[in-house]
Amino acid sequence: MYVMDQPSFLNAAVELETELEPMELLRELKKIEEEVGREESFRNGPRLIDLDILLYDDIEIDESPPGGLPLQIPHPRLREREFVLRPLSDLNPSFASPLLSSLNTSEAIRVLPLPGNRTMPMNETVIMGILNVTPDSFSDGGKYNDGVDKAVEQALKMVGEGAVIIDVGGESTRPNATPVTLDEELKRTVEIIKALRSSLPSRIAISIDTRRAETARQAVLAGADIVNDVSAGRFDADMMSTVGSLRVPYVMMHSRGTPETMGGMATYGNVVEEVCGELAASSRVAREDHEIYRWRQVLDVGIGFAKTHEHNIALLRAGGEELSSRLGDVPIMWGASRKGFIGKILGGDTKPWERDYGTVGAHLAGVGVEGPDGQILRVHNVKGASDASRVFDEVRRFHLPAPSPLPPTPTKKMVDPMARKPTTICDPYEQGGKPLSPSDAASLVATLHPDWSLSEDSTKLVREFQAEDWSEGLRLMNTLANVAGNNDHYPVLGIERRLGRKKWTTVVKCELCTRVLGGLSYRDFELGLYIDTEVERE
Ligand SMILES: C[C@H](O)[C@H](O)[C@H]1CNC2=NC(N)=NC(=O)C2=N1
Repeated sequence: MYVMDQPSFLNAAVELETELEPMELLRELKKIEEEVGREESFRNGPRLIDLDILLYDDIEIDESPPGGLPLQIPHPRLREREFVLRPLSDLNPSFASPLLSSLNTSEAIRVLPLPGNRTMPMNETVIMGILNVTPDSFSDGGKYNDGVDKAVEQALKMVGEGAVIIDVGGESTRPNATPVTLDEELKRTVEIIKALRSSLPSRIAISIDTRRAETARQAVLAGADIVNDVSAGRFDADMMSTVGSLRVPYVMMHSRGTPETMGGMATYGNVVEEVCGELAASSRVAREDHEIYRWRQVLDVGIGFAKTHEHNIALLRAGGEELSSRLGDVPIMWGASRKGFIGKILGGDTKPWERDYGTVGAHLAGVGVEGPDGQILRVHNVKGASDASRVFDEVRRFHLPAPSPLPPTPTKKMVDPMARKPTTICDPYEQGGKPLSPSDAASLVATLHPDWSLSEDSTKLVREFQAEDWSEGLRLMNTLANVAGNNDHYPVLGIERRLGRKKWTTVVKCELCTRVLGGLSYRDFELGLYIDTEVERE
């Protein structure tokens, strides 16, 4: 509801670049309103000034922090307000078409915002390559600890194989690993991160796998973009506030106790429900108390952490689809790489590095054919994960058109377009059993909608119609079929999906011909005209 009885006002839209996060931007806007002299009034009432955030990159936000300002981006009433759409499309016409048509639809792609105004596309499975810089890493025996150069070389190899995140870890969290001091962890990671940042392309994100706030802080200052914390903030009380103020994405992994005690804590009634409940609670604390907003969170169920063999399997079986619906659509990470439960399934005494094919199986089962895009796989073997997920994604993207019930056949007779009725009344035999000559056909086609054309040999009259989607195409085809039926003259109708430059379109094709003549008659042009009239009317 809008107040009509108020003085005229001006509307404008501006596009700006800012370092401010959406919530900060909103606070600044409210401050400006106050400075200009806006006073509290009723909802949508007359006001001196009103500053709203309409869009912010491709980001979608729906936050209402307790006691804070609620913020929804894109602006929820954008599409119903012509006075907003107009200035917005003056600014950039493409705002009003592709962007608006894609709000909340599959065309908008999710991104993970990274420092320095960079974003990571999350529209396909994302591969995070593990770069352990621990001498006791269980799977690579600390091979990459003997020098920054070797670490960079290994990271570059992983990038070449398809990794877009490199996860640097200086502390092993496997049970019974030798504890690492803060100094030692910093010494192992910070120099390497600096070297990685200067050697890797900016589209590649570096993450620091740590439970310590100080390591996270120094790593981010050295060039890390993401903090990956297997304790989800339980190990270091300062971790969440540190990550919140660093404004980097935060991977929160589910676990219980510590790596030493977690084995005895793997007791659940319903593991999926409880793990998601505990993760959702951490996610809420991060969001509400530490300004780690939803768009900077990634959640991980913690395969192998306070979980039995059956628990790991149950979580993978729940898959991305169920987990993300329980976790409020926050991106999901899977970390099953080379873990013990895979060895157990494969039997024998498989060494960790012999579990890579098994890892691929576990991860793809977790991602799930119907799971959301942008799930992250944390892996040792990048090539395997990357190739497999590219193929898997292609299969996931392939959506058969949803079966849609055919619309009921209209009972009404079609409207008679008297005003445009052709003067010749049609009976194919009036033409002496001969089709229309190419030149007659050419002059008649000019009387129809410009989308009609003649086949090369002038024996057919063809028009293609673009439909929004398959079900609209079916409706259109049904309309054409009804017009034809009512006129007792029958075209060849077809419907197909075509891949355009960016997306699939639906095309309905109508081909007219008088078969008894082996070519065109007036009857074809008459039906063409009826079709034009009916389509236009609809
Ligand atoms: C045993 C070793 O600590 C594991 O590889 C850890 C390390 N860091 C991790 N990080 C995340 N996000 N998920 C994991 O499953 C994970 N596993």
